Amino acid sequence: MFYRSIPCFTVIVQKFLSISSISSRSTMNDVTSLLTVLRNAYLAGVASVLPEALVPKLVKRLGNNLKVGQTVHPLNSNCYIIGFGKAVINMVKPVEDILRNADGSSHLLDGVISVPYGIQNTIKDCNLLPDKSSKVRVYEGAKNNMPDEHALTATREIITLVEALKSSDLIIALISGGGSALLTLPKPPVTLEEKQNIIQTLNRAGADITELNTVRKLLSEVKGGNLALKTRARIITLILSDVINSPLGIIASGPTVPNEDTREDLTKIFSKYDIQMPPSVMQALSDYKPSCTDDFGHVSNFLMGDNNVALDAARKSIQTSLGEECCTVVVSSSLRGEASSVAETMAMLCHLILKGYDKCARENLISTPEFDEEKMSVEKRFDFQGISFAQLISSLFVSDADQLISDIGSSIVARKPCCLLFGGETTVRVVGTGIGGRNQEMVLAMMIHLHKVLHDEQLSGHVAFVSAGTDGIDGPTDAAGAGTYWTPQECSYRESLAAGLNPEAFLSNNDSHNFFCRLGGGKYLIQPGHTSTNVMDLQLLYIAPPPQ
Ligand SMILES: Nc1ncnc2c1ncn2[C@@H]1O[C@H](COP(=O)(O)OP(=O)(O)OP(=O)(O)O)[C@@H](O)[C@H]1O
Ligand SMILES: O=C(O)[C@H](O)CO
Repeated sequence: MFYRSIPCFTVIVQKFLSISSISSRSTMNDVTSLLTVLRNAYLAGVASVLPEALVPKLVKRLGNNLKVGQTVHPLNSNCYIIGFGKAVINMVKPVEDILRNADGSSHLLDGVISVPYGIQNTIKDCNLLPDKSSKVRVYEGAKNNMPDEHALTATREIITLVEALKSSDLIIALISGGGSALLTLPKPPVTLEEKQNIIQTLNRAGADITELNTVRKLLSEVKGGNLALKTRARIITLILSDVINSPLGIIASGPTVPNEDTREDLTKIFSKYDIQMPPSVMQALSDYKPSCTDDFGHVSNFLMGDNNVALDAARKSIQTSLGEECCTVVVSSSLRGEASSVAETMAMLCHLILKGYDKCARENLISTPEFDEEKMSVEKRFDFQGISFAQLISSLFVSDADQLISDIGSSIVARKPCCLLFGGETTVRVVGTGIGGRNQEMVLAMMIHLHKVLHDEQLSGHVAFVSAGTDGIDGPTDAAGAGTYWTPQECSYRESLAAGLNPEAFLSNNDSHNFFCRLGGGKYLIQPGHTSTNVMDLQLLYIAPPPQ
């Protein structure tokens, strides 16, 4: 995918947040307001991980020193910036601002960044690009997230820069997802084309990012710590994570992180996916030794932001909109699996919770001093076609299942709404010819499953759901994701049928984007444009009992 010119995120978010703030909590059962609350929470989550917000939090100027985390580095006209990734272009300006002195001079001497093709055009109206007078040279490349000659040129420039530096120099390395394609130098005799083919074949065969980047690291002159070993200068990295649990060695294939992977690790991956190892790969590996045996004392790696930061901001935004009455909890930041199966599990969870509200109302269970006992009995009786509440919760990659079960159980007995927040990255095995992305696919599947599991049950209540990518772009579409809702009276599924759309047919053709473009004139789509950040996806699920 390449970058198209659509208004940038900062402009949209300001406009959107100002027009759609909710004035009264009493309107919360109105599905449009609920979807707005969730959409605003997504935007608040994204705003919290914008590089321009994160850099000044971690990097501070103390007189003639630079404080990064707990480390302090003397400034003496000795600074250089390098960077690679989808979200690094707007890290440059805040770093340059910090390195500038009151008299306009700067400690920054030179810089090179490798960023996606077309990104400068995309964010040109946002005042986030490096200034015209910037010392940082910007190289665009890796169209469609594939390493290419442009990325190779940028990588060579970065190497030339860092190799020439002295131990008293300071490199600030800006790193984010997409860095693997943008910082590329295959280990000879492996060619760029061969490496592209290997990665594409593994990708299509279903290899995950850890497996892909293990292979990338072993076949690279710069990944897996090798870039850091090319310089004597001190290196500070500012890393934005787009990988579940943020393993620093995997994000952008860890060019500054000691690598422990062995030749056997690579061989196992090739045989797992039944891929023949080309002779050039065997030759490239003949003298391989993991970089972890080398000295990385000159490197300090800092994780600047990740999915948890965005989830926390989204949670605060929901709490502000819905108040303490709603049980707003982060369930997981490591959601993964096939998008439509995850949606099915979430729909089952909605069923269980709505059924719980119903039971509590009919059996007149209320919050009392004996509440815990009551709650436990409610929890024990919860199951969906033989799958218990606890099993369902555990299958959603929950961080603290016991606490969550207790929180949701308490809310059910007290007939309070729940808002469950998830983050991570699901997958889609594309078999159809349609257009979509993992978030829109998940929302479409959720709409279908909600209808399936809640239909005919005479359950009452409200469900609203949003799933969207923090980079603003879901698959090869111009939307970040979408929203859907269910009430016994009306739901997006019925709205689709009334509009002559067949949700199941769109889903089986992986055509979620076209579906949401047509439903309600696209009003359920979330389209912030490229956000210039990326900490994977956010899913926000609101479930409420009917008003008493
Ligand atoms: N028609 C489709 N329907 C659903 N999902 C699709 C479709 N086409 C592509 N995808 C999914 O979109 C993914 C690529 O989208 P995207 O560029 O958003 O993800 P990415 O490469 O992981 O980048 P990032 O991590 O920056 O979001 C593919 O891996 C595939 O799973
Ligand atoms: O660049 C990469 O390797 C992926 O985006 C993971 O960080």
